[in-house]
Amino acid sequence: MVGTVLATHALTRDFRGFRAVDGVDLAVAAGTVHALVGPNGAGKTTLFNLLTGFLRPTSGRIEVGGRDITGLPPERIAGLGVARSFQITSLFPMLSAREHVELALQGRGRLGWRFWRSAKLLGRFRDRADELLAMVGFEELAEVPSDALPYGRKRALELALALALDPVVLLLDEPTAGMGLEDVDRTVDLVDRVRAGRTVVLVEHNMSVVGRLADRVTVLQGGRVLAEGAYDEVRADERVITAYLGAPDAAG
Ligand SMILES: Nc1ncnc2c1ncn2[C@@H]1O[C@H](COP(=O)(O)OP(=O)(O)OP(=O)(O)O)[C@@H](O)[C@H]1O
Repeated sequence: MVGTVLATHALTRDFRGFRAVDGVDLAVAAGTVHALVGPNGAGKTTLFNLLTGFLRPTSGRIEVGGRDITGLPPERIAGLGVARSFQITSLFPMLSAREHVELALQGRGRLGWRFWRSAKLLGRFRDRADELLAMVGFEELAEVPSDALPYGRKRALELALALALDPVVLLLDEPTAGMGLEDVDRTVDLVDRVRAGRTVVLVEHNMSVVGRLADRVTVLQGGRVLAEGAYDEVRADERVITAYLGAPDAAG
């Protein structure tokens, strides 16, 4: 049986009396792609922010590899091998894709970010940076300033930056949001490639992407787990259909 790498127990988060995440029990099995889906406002982003330490839970617990990480700050949680993809807004417009990855590799080392201008030091990370860039299909684009990259490629660069941390658990927040069909297909292939040897937790609205990637799907509604199972199971679940489309009576 596969072990659980990431788990939550009765995880709850209130915003001034409003319960955005309500007693969520989640068990993510090692080596799987686990999707979190649900209608707008279901609590997916809040749950993500709890898992990465960007928000503190009101109550409940979070465990990584059996260790209680509840209340740890984001950098400690990242240090334990849980990384989320960066947001485009955090890219430096004038730096190339390669420089971004070199910085990310350096940032996880003991030197910290202080020496980031030292070309010699960054050169130490060149080979690994090029490996990571090749993984996300950036061979031709390594020197291009991030500002000049098309949207889909910026998202791929974010993924390379998360991979630079060599995470055990990779959290992807709507990796295909705003993409055209071609970039969606590329992203699905990419996630399929980078999942090797790790666990992926994915928030995704595009159900075809979920169907192609996810081993297991947790459906949230109103901050609670509404259903969980394989994609085909949850897709056929009456409660899930109702949550997405409204009550059958209302539709017909
Ligand atoms: N900082 C906050 N303060 C107050 N309410 C919040 C805050 N963050 C989220 N909420 C509320 O919590 C609920 C869950 O929001 P959340 O963003 O987690 O949902 P979601 O499933 O990610 O939605 P979407 O698919 O639209 O991104 C929503 O009703 C939202 O308005």
